[in-house]
Amino acid sequence: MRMYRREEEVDGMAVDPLKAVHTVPGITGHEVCHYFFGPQYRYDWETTLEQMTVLETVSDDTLVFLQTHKRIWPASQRDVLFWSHMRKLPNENDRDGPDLWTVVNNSTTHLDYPPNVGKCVRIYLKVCLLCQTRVDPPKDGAPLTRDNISCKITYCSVVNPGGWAPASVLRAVYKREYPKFLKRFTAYVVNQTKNKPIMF
Ligand SMILES: O=S(=O)(CCO)c1ccc(-c2ccc(C3CCCC3)c([C@H]3C[C@H]3c3ccccn3)c2)cc1
Repeated sequence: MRMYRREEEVDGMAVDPLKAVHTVPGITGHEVCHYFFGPQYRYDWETTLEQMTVLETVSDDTLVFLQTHKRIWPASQRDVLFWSHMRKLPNENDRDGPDLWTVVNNSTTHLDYPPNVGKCVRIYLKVCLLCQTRVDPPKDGAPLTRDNISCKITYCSVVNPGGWAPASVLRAVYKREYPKFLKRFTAYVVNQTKNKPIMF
């Protein structure tokens, strides 16, 4: 996994853009996005999650979430309200190749859930998960198995922590949590799919 971060501050708060690139054998981009988008799986892999509610089902590929994350000392507890959209993208570079898949999470507002009225500080985020499946067909014309596929995952995020917290503290949280979060999530997808038919 390669991680790239740019140190940026807005109103004295660290909002460091992050890009992580991780290639995982044995899974497809559709499978990665399916398990990242699906609310029914999130408590399985998002261990910093305290509560998750689907506020709105806009369509089968677009949901509005309200999430409360566990407090990470010394920062106060955070929540986040965002729309999440999953879609397939045509492979412009290889029309015969597998499609790309993406999930975008973007902070939004909701009249019934104004920010910062309870114990939580509202964070604001933009997240893009872009997945490119690679197929290396078996030489002998044998059927395709999970040994012949891999997925290049590009995860980009910008998170405004909402309320002030020392930049050094936030950067320590991000540096510790993001690699854990991405490795835990991808290991979850490998485990969930290993005995299932390949979902392209
Ligand atoms: O990709 S997602 O949409 C996946 C859906 O859940 C996403 C990812 C990350 C976060 C997030 C944003 C900020 C924080 C910090 C900010 C100051 C104190 C809490 C944390 C805390 C929980 C820690 C954390 C950081 C990085 C990765 C995972 N966990 C989490 C929210 C949503």
